[in-house]
Amino acid sequence: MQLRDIGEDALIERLVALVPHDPSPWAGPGDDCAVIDDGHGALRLLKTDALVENVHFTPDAEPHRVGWKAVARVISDFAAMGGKPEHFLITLALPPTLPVAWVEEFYRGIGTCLRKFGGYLAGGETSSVPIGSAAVISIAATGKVERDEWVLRSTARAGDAILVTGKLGGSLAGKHLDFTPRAEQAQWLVKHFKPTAMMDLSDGLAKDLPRLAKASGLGFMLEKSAIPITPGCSLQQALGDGEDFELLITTRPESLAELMESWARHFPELGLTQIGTMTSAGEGGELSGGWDHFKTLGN
Ligand SMILES: Nc1ncnc2c1ncn2[C@@H]1O[C@H](COP(=O)(O)OP(=O)(O)OP(=O)(O)O)[C@@H](O)[C@H]1O
Ligand SMILES: Cc1ncc(C[n+]2csc(CCOP(=O)(O)O)c2C)c(N)n1
Ligand SMILES: [Mg+2]
Repeated sequence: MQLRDIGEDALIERLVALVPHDPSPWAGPGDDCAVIDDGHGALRLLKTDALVENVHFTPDAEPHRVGWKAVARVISDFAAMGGKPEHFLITLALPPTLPVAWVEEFYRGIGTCLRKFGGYLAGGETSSVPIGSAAVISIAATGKVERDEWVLRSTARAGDAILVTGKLGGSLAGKHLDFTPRAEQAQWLVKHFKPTAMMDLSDGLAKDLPRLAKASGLGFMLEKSAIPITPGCSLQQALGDGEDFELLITTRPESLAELMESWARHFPELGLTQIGTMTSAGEGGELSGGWDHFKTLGN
């Protein structure tokens, strides 16, 4: 049996069963970040994320944008938990032939993103891959979330409205390199209309909505005609392209009208759209597709 026979999620399920985890369920694998309660002040968030040449960016991508993307992906995950970034560790495994200027420009991109969204470089590790091999970049970071503001993906409730920010699809045309993580919007949400569940959309709605539903022990009814689609893209692309880095949110229906009205006043330039409703497990529809590292790209 090969990795491509079972795919990414099934592999992770098998792997996490092999090692001990913290008895606190949200401190273990499963959500956008692990949430650690060290007993005082805000809760700590942990995240690690990889960028691989020819998987997440092509060799001709501008290094400044690749650096932005590397950090913005992690900030998007902190935002999805209701949190903010703190300290970053950056691991590089690079071929000896890579121009120094590429790596410096990559770090300038990291700096631009950290200056905009907060967070500090705390260290890293530098290693190599053989000449001709793809560059691998790994970013680990800590963040924090206030005790009354954290949001999991596993706490949606049947009857909740399903909402999405922005428009979906077509990320490969450029957005995947310079997207804006929805940090400001997530902070506003957790302070004013705390979602029942939230995650960021990295692998496509078709992959990530079923993940949120499964984590919450629920089903979902998706209204495909309501999905906000990037101009020029198809519904298929909106569902499956991935790397939208928008927020997928569930909220109680009672507060929906007030939320929508208030959102439109605070974020007139960014859409917030209801795309469906959470249902009980076994009810609702199904979705397949989206990104799987071992199944997409004809691997
Ligand atoms: N190799 C691994 N070992 C242990 N846990 C893992 C491993 N890979 C992923 N996980 C955990 O599985 C869950 C899903 O991982 P994934 O990388 O898909 O996170 P995500 O937030 O859904 O996606 P993204 O990081 O692209 O936003 C996370 O909680 C993550 O910590
Ligand atoms: C060269 C190139 N080919 C394909 C893509 C698209 N892509 C790569 S990874 C991914 C899902 C999220 O990854 P992860 O699960 O690691 O967060 C997507 C949609 C790209 N950006 N660059
Ligand atoms: Mg995520």
